[in-house]
Amino acid sequence: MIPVHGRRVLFVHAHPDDESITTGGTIARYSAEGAHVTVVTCTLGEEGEIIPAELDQLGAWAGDQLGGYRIGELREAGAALGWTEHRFLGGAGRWRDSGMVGTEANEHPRAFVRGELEEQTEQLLAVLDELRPEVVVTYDAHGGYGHPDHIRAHEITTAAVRRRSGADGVRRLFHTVASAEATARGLAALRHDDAVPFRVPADEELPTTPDADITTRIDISAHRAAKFDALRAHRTQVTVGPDCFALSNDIAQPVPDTEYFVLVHGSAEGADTDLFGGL
Ligand SMILES: CC(=O)N[C@H]1[C@@H](O[C@@H]2[C@H](O)[C@H](O)[C@@H](O)[C@H](O)[C@H]2O)O[C@H](CO)[C@@H](O)[C@@H]1O
Ligand SMILES: [Zn+2]
Repeated sequence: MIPVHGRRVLFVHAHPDDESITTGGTIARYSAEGAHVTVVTCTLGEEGEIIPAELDQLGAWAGDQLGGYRIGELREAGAALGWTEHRFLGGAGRWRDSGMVGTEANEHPRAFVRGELEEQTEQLLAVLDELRPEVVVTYDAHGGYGHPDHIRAHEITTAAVRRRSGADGVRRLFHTVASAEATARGLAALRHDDAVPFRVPADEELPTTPDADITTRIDISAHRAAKFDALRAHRTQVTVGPDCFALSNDIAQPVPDTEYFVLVHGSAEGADTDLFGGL
């Protein structure tokens, strides 16, 4: 493997668990190849549901300790994926998980979605100026599946990259997406696996991107084990099954050998199978 020392990439995610779910294999791959990999997490995930019954009282409805607990899960996932640096946007606890759209948590005074866009963008710019990534990754404008914190993460990342793009700044911005074809293939295989302990959804239940719109396919086959270890670390949010996982909604999601991205800023030359290709 050609070392990619000196290559710097930054992933911007909303909650502890997103980094592993959507980009865990890519984080593990570039970390193993010697790139400088940073993950920014915007909230502590305080409003999450809790899968293990014995941890239920950590929830926002009871002890409200889930945010602190998920810091530990994130640290364990980082050890599994091998990233170089982690930052919480504005410092740990500055922005609170806003909860699903339309919930009371949206109105919490520290909710991420209630924060000033400019303040949050400047907090991300401070990380960009410190670590100077060539490549940045976040969600699409819908936040992948519409969670308000994911949409806000997209907004601040887009604004920050717009102010720091150029030859010695951020050279590429990608959106992490799910391939419609790979998701359909994965779900078809799960429907034939009696060992899957989750409900296997219809293809259209999972948010995906048409494969014609996907620009970049990162082979993570050598890093699936690390990705599954990271998913297991997020034990309050994720249950791992054979070749799949489920969130607290118990809906099976496949884990393809590839992670998928759409290039939205920067040169496309060489970016088909490598975030840094051609740079
Ligand atoms: C992957 C992700 O973004 N998870 C978020 C999400 O959690 C989901 C939410 O609780 C939903 O109600 C459940 O049905 C689903 O199973 C959960 O994954 O939203 C949480 C609250 O904002 C957030 O903490 C979690 O990280
Ligand atoms: Zn999330």
